Amino acid sequence: MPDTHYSDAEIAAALDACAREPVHIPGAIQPMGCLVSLDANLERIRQVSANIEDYLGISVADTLAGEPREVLGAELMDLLETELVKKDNSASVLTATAQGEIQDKHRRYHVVAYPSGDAFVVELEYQMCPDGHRLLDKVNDWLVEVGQIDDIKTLLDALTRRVQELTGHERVMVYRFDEQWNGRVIAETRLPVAESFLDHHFPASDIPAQVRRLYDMNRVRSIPDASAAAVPLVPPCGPDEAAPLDMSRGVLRAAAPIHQEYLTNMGVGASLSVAMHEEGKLWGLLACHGLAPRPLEADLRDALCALVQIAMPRMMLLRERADSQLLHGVHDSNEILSDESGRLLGPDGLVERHGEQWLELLGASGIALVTGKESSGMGALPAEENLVAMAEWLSRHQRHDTPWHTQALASTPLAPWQEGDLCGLLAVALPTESTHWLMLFRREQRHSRRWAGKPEDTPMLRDGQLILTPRRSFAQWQDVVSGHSRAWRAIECRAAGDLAKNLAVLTSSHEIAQLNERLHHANRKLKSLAYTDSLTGTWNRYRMEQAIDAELNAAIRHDRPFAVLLFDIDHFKHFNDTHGHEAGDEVLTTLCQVLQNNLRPTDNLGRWGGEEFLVLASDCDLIGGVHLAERLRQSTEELDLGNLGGVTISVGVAAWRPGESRKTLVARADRAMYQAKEGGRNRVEQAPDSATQA
Ligand SMILES: Nc1nc2c(ncn2[C@@H]2O[C@H](COP(=O)(O)OP(=O)(O)OP(=O)(O)O)[C@@H](O)[C@H]2O)c(=O)[nH]1
Repeated sequence: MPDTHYSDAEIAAALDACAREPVHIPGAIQPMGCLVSLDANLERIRQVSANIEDYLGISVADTLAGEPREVLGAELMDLLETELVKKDNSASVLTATAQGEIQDKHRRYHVVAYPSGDAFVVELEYQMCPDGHRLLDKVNDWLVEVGQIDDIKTLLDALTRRVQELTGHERVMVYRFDEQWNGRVIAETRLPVAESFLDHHFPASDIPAQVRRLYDMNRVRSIPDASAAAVPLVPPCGPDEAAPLDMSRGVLRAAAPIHQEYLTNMGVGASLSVAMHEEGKLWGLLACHGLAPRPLEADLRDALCALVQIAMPRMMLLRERADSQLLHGVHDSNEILSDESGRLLGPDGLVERHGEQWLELLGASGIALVTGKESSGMGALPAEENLVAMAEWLSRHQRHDTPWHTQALASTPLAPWQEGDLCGLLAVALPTESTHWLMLFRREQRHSRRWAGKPEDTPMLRDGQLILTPRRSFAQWQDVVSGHSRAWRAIECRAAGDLAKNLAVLTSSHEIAQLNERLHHANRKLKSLAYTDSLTGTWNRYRMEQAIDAELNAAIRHDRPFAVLLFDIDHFKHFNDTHGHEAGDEVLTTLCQVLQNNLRPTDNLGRWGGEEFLVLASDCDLIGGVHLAERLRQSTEELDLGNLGGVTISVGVAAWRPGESRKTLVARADRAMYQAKEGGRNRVEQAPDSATQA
């Protein structure tokens, strides 16, 4: 092997050449049977395989010159006529048995016949003492077993075990394709002599596109002897140099030399693969390896196809079951969430309470709910500013009605904000708000991949051209796949979409509740601003007037007394002048606190204006009012203001008289207070008790 490093372009060209290898028209068959091709009317033999004499006892030349009915027998020709020619179905493949006609009348052949272009192809293999009953029993047993299996892994393990028992191949595997058509062995039964390939990965180039297409047409591919020389067709291109014979649908098609090399290098002497389709798409292969060549009777090959056919619908059913369990999980979680709607949890609270469950359901490493410039999250996540930047990009560039997902963030426009090994992202916009996103992250799939062979060993030169050849070394080789997380399945995208819808409702309710709360708070503040004196915190004059009016109405209704006390700090101008206005403010505040404590809860203190205050005393007559005023006066006098000394107040008291208005009542109190000032200050005066005196 040349120790050369090839450029990407060279390798791409080689891969392309490999992918274009015309595997369906090899112009040769495997020696396990013989082939006869006939013209469109089944009247003439056009081509035969060079080994025809070994099987039919008639030379190539005689076969080509012979009558089809003589060579293949009338019974088979009638069958071909009715089943292939008359039905005119170019996609049909006929499987039948035929009695030997020429060499050995007792010989039975397994026949596969199919139209190919303007020819009909008949492939004959010896039928090797088939034990039909035994095979039917095995298939029936499998049918019963499959019905009892409840998980996919057990099903696939059981399939490989059954097949191994049936065919005796040393290694039987289920080989699963990923989105890029790389393969991985996910189930295996083997004999101890065979090395395990379980969990080995095979690059997509091992089974190129045209080979995969063949599996869509023909589910089974058998190479019972990987080292056997191919048997050419004679003449190579038919009598009139027509296009080479397309053998896609047959079983004898010779293996491409490149494939033979591949098998030999893998230590495989016999290979048998059966395609596994899911909803019409190639899902994987059941692959059997024999370490030595292993003849395989055709009936056994068909039985194997039956086992796979039985397993696949069960697998799909189990998959659907698992999917619906996931949806149920999300549905249950949504039910719990709707119970939360009464609690009005915000994004933080929701993620904190339920994040762990969502991570588990959706197989994610981290979950974030990005709401504009903020995010709430749990698990492994990029920094908040990166989450926000990703959400902004998504909001601007992505549709909001379908989930956006990637396995490899580094290869997307979101790469600048990717962090660490978080390379898988599934993002769903919340339907209520285009800047709100539910984001689920997955870590890199860091389990080391075991490739069956070193990729660098693959390319080599042939005739000066770079070609892809099979692995030379199949020693286990570790390759850490970088930058990819596990893929997001469609069902997971759907489940995340369901979750996002529910979260949208909850976060909106929360936002509305928050707005209401703020509005309520603002209203309260406005109200208190409208009613309170900003310096002392007592009610302002407007609020006091309202309170007096209310009290006045109650007094009329219930015929009960009330009084107002109007007081004013003595010589406050002098105090301000001496100690400064700020000290004056402090005194006003302190005094209000002290006096407030001297009042009953039903009494109210408010600032009437300047350094004038008013106390509204409920259910209180003149005598009670005077007592209260005296108490307030005394408390003021006793108030120790430290360096500032002390202050006194003069109080005027007036008790409401039936029929009296608020204005008159306060005016009387004001006059009483004036009298207190006149009378020497630091004293209480009561208003004269009659309107005339007022
Ligand atoms: N620091 C402070 N002073 C105030 C406030 N409101 C009114 N004053 C002052 O209170 C003083 C009231 O002065 P005057 O009406 O002359 O009465 P006085 O000096 O208290 O004298 P008498 O009431 O006659 O005892 C003025 O100097 C006002 O500036 C206030 O909110 N803070």
